[in-house]
Amino acid sequence: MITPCPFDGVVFDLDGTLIDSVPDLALALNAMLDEEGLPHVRPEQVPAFVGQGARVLVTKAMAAVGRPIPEGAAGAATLERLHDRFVALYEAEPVRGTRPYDGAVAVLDALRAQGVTLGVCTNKPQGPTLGVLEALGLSGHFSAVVGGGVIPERKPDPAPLLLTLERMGVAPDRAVMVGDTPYDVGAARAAGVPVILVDYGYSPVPPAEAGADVLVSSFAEVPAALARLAATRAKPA
Ligand SMILES: O=C(O)COP(=O)(O)O
Ligand SMILES: [Mg+2]
Repeated sequence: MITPCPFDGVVFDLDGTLIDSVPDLALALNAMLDEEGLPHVRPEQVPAFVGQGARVLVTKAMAAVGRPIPEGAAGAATLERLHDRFVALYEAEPVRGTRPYDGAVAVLDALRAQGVTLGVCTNKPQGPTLGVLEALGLSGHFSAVVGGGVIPERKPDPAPLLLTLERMGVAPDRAVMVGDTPYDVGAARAAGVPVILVDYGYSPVPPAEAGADVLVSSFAEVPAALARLAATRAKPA
């Protein structure tokens, strides 16, 4: 039995929060770099590339191997070509090493059993997002999945989070966001949604300094964090 959830809906970030996707992101990046005749990135470099979507991921990887993509029109076509190739390679084999973090599936099961509506809001492109969730047997847990490219905006813009909530049928003031980076915190703040951050993900800043309402060290702590958040918010100012 887990702590009852006092919210109607919970929206999860994907990479670095629900799943450790770096092994497959690194494989696909390196397959793309092979095609370009370029050296590989090391898997331990990849977390710093993740969180702002596939174009930023590819841009940072190219810079890391000493081939920065030029800014502006000169680099735009190269970026689109490399992005499309990376996404195709990733989508073809997205779960060779990718796994949900410890405790994640049990918590999703328990929240659903309580009648809480769950969603995913990620900057990962929608195609591989749906593929990863399906391959890991997680698709059925979520009432809405909004990935990169569904709308032009991406986190930290609030628009994809608000769209996720709209598709879940949950009002922002009845929801919580769970993420791993300042991009998740930014989206949640701008949408008026409280935010829990996990400290084991891919944040480019120390998670404790990312401005979350509650910080947790494992997915199993999320139910207690939801209860703590509700208690704090219920207190009169
Ligand atoms: O940057 C990405 O591709 C995905 O990142 P997110 O799931 O943490 O939003
Ligand atoms: Mg993330």
